[in-house]
Amino acid sequence: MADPTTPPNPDLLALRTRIDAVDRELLDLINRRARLAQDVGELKKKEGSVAFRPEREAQVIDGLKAANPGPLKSDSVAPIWREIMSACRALEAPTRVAYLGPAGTFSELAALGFFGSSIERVSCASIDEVFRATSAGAADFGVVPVENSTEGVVARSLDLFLTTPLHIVGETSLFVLHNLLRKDNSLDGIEAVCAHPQALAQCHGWLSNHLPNVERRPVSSNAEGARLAAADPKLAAIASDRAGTEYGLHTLAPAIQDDPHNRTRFAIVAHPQRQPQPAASGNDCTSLVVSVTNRPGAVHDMLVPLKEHGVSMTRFESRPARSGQWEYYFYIDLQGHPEQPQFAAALTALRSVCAFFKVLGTYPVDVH
Ligand SMILES: O=C(O)C(=O)C[C@]1(C(=O)O)C=C[C@@H](O)C=C1
Repeated sequence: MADPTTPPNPDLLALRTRIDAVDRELLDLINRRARLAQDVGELKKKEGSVAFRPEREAQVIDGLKAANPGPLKSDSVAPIWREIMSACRALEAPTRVAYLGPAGTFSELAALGFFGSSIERVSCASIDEVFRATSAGAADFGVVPVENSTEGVVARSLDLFLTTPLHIVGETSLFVLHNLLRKDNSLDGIEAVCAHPQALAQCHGWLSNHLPNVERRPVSSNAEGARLAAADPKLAAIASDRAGTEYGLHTLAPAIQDDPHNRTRFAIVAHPQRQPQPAASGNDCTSLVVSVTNRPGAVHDMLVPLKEHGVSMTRFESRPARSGQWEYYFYIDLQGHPEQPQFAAALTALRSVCAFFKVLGTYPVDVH
């Protein structure tokens, strides 16, 4: 390590002086951008339209990634401009975002990743409350987990898509790293490991190998588990780095999830009367729930219109309809936007062969 008493290298000082000058230029440019966003905000107020335009934000990021000459890494472009657009959007209108709290949950990280940090956070105690807060207008948007690459669907979110008026206006996904956290820096004497049931399931292998006789206690969120572990040294939690820092816990074992590529996908929901369906961005996804009558060939018939109109399906998930008749709801993601004539024709044809048909939303595909 360099001796801190050595005078700084003059070359380093010169480079830093140049970085300072560039930062001043950047600040001027970002403020110029912010003033333009304010003008856009005024225009939108006059025409009574909404501030948040997910399709425009996706296009801005896609365009900049394509134009990036480097050496800035392409992966760095999206997070930087998400923050810039978040700050600009905040000058147009506040963005209130509900998610499964408390502070430090992956849902909060997903909300910050998607909307940037210039938002008002509405922390909720359950997925149901996220839907309720967003339906009632206490939040403009809700962020809810929909599927995990290890554990599959988040059933509660899928069920609530069916029964609430909210629609999907965006998606985002996160790598989910689970750590074993505790107040004491030791694995000895742990009475229970507290975490959300999904996290307990995602760490099943590690827990069976290292803490085979310890109770696995399901709680409402991983951050709630971390909060409990901070209050009781006999408890451990499974949660994010962020939750560990938030609650002052030691990381006894990092990344204990069974799948090193564990990812969770989140949907961004909003009330259609307050946030309309995003316009086409050029790379869009449309999510549907449908059911067909229980007869031979019914699922095949459902897929025919998609093939005929050249529409790709990226997800096909079934959930029991709870009718007691072995009937199912199918959750389908299609590539495309109803503004595209071929896509609209496929939707019309699909609707005609379904007993139940609901468009959950159309939104730009997640850009990283
Ligand atoms: O283009 C717009 O409609 C804007 O409001 C500007 C802007 C931006 O900062 O680029 C901000 C918010 C919107 O969600 C999209 C883009």
